[in-house]
Amino acid sequence: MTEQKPARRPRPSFTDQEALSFHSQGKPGKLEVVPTKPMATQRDLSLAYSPGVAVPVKAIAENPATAFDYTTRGNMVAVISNGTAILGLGDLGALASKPVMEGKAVLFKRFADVDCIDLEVDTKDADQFINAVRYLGPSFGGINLEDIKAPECFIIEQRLKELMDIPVFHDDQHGTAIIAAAGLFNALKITGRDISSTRLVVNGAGAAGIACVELVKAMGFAPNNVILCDTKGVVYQGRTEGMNQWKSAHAAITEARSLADALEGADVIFGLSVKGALTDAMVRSMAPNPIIFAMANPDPEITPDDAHAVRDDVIMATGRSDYPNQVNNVLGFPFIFRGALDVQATSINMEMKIAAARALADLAQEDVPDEVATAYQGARPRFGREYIIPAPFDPRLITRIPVAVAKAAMETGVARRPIADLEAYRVQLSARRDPVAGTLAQIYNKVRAYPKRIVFAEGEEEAVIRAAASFVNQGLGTAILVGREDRVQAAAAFAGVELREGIEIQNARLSPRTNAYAQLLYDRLQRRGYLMRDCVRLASLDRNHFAAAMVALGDADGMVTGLTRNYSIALEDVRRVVDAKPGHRVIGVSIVVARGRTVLVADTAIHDMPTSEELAGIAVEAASVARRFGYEPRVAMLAYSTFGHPEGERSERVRDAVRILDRQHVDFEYDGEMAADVALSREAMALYPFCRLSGPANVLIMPAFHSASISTKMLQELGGATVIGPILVGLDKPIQIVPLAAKDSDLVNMAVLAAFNVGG
Ligand SMILES: NC(=O)C1=CN([C@@H]2O[C@H](COP(=O)(O)OP(=O)(O)OC[C@H]3O[C@@H](n4cnc5c(N)ncnc54)[C@H](OP(=O)(O)O)[C@@H]3O)[C@@H](O)[C@H]2O)C=CC1
Ligand SMILES: CC(=O)C(=O)O
Ligand SMILES: [Mg+2]
Repeated sequence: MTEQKPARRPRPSFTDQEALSFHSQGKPGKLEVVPTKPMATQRDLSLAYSPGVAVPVKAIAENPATAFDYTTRGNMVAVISNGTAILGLGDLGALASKPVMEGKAVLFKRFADVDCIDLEVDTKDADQFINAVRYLGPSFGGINLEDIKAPECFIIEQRLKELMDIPVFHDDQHGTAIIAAAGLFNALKITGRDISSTRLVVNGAGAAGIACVELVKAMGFAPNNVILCDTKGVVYQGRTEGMNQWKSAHAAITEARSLADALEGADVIFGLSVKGALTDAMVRSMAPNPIIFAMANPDPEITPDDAHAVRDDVIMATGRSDYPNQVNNVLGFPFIFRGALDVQATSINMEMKIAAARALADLAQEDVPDEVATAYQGARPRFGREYIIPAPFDPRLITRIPVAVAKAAMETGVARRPIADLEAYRVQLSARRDPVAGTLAQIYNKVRAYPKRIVFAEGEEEAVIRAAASFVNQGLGTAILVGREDRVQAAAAFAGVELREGIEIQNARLSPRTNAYAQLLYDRLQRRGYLMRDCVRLASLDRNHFAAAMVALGDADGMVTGLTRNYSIALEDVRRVVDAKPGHRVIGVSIVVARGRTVLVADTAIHDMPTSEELAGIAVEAASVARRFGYEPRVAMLAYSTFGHPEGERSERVRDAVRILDRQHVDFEYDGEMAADVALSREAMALYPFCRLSGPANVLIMPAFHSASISTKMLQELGGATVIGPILVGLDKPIQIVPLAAKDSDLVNMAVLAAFNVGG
C-alpha cells in the first residue's frame, strides 16, 4: 500500500450543499426526544402518567429536592438564545440561531452525556427575555445562555442569576474566557512570561471580550496591563462614545487610541471581534514571541498562515478545528455543566471557572498516553507552541474538568449534593463517554495524517459522488470514481458537487491498466472456467472487478462498493480478485452503539451456518478487530441457551467452539454458550459465578448468520441503535461493501475504514 507523507495541517472542509444536506437528511435538525422508561403496558402508562405520576408530584411538592430523583431536571440543560450575536455573524434573529443552539445541545450530549434542549426566544428586549426565562427554573438543572449580544447579555445573565437557583451561564462570556485563559497560561509558560507584567490587548468589548478581561484579572493580570478595544478603538478612561458600564469598568489609563496603538509592544492579543480585524502591521509591531488568539468564528481576526507569514515567533490559536490550538468553548461547556449538575450546584461561580481553566491548562502539559495519542491527528502532541490546549476529542476531558468544577463548587458552598468520593466519581465519568464516536474520530484523524487513494466502484451514482467529494474535502485522501466521464460529470452536476482536485475518474473501458487487470483475473480464474475474453470483459465492463483489481495491483489503497448490487453479489465480485489474508478468515463485523454502549457483533456477513471451528475462527477475528478499535475484548459465544440449558444441536456447536478456543489458548476473554441477556447484563451474568468474562461482553459471536443479521437489523430499527457495518475483515486488501440503502455518510465511513485498513 502506498504510504504518502503525513499532511502537516489537515483541513477538513465541506461545501455549503454538504452542510445543508447534513441538516436536512432524515429527520430535519439534529436532535429528538427519547423516553427513558418503558411505555408498553397499561401499567407502564398508569405509572408514567395519571394516576401513578401523582405520587412523585406529591413527593416533590413536599420536598422540592426530590425533583432531582424523580424527573429529568438533574441532567437537563436548556441552551437559550435570541440570536442577536450568532457566532461572529451578528444579529440574524432567534429562528436563524436554532441550528447553532441544536448543535450545542447535541455537543452537551455527545461530550458529557448532559441532556439538553434548545429554546429560541424571539425578542431583543432584555426584560422580555428575562421574563421568558426566569420561570423555567423547575424544568432544568442549568441554563446555558448563548449568542446574545452585549451589553444586553450582561443584564440578562446578572438578573437571571439573581432570580434562579440553578446555574445560569452565558457561555460566550465565561466558556470562552475559561478556555482562552487556559491556553494563555500555557502560552505564558512556554514564552517564560510573568503574569503580573504581561501586556494583553482584547479586541472586542462584547460578551466574550469583557468576560475574558474579568477572568484574567481575577487570575492575576494587572488591570493597567489590559487594554480593551471595540469598533471605536481603545476603551480609555474618559471616552464617551459607544460606552456602557461594562466597558467603563475596564477603561484603561492610556495614550493609545487605536487597536494599532495598543498593540505596539503588546505581548498578547485576544481577538473576540470579527474576521480580518488584525493586520500584518499590527502583528509585526507586537513584542517578541507574541501570543495571538484570533477567536472570531467562523473566520478568525487573522489566519495562522497569515500571522506566521509575518513573523515566525508567533504562538497562535483560533476558534477553528482545522488549525492547531483550537480555543473553542466546546472544550468547556459540556464538562463544566457536567460537574455543576453532578453536585446540583446553585451557580457556576468564579472559583469553579478558575478550577476549570487550571484543569484544562494542566491537561495540556501532561504527556499524552497511547490511548489518546490517536485523537490528535495521528501525531502525538507534545506541550509546546502548537499544543497549548487539549483538543475537544481528548477523552481525558470528561474525567478531569467535571471533577475540578465539582470540587470547587463544594469548597465554595454552592453544591447542594456534595460528592464524598471524588475518585469514584472520576471512574463514573469515564463511562459517560460515547466510545465509538471517539474511536471513529480518531480513525478519521489517523487517515487524515496519512491520506489514501480510495476507489469508489460505483462512480456514476450521486450518493457515491457526494461521498467522494466529502472524503476529499475532509482531507482524507484521493477519491477515484469508476465510471464513464460524461455520466459521472452529469451526475455530479445534478448532485451540485464540484469535481475538484483530488477526485479522479477512471473509465474501465479506456483505462491503460485494464489489460493488466484482465491478466490478473485470468491468472486467478483460468482454472475456474474463465477464458481470457471473459476476464477482459469483467475488467473492462464490471466496475467491482475493475476497482478490486486496482487495489490488488496497488493502483488504489482501498475500495468501497455495494450501493447498487446486493452484498453477497458484490462480495463474490471482490472475492474473484482478492483472497483472504493468509491464516485469516473473512468475516463481517458490525459495530452496534445503543444506550451509550458499544458492542461488536460477528459474523454479520459471510458464514451462513458456521461450524464449531468456524465459530472459533470468527471469535478470533472479531477479538482482533475489537483491539484495533481500542477495546479489550470480552467475547460471548451466543446461543439461545446458557451453559447447557436448554439443550440443543446449535448450542452444542457453540459449546464445541468454546472448547476449541480453550485448546488454542487464545489471548482474550471468552465464554459461552450463553444467551444475549446473560452476555450483556451484569445481574444476569452474576447468576453464573463461574463465568469467565470479567464484565458484560463487548464482542458477541452469533451462532449463525441469520441471528446476526436479524438481531442487528432489529436493534437498528426498533432499538434506535446506530449500526456501522458489516465491516469486512480478513481480506488481503482493504475493501468494504456498504448495504444497498447506504447514505453518502455511510459510504464515507466505510471509505475511511478501508483507508484505515480496519480489517487488516
Ligand atoms: N472561539 C470561541 O470559543 C468563541 C468565539 N467568539 C467570537 O467572538 C466574537 C464576539 O462574540 P460576542 O462577544 O459574543 O459578540 P458581541 O456582539 O457581544 O460583541 C462583539 C464585540 O466586537 C466588537 N467589534 C465588532 N467589530 C469590531 C472590529 N472590527 N474591531 C473591534 N471590535 C469590533 C463590538 O464592538 P462595539 O461594542 O463597538 O459594537 C463588540 O464589542 C464573535 O466572532 C464570536 O464568534 C465568541 C464566543 C466563543
Ligand atoms: C463558539 C461560539 O460560541 C461562538 O463563536 O459564538
Ligand atoms: Mg456562541
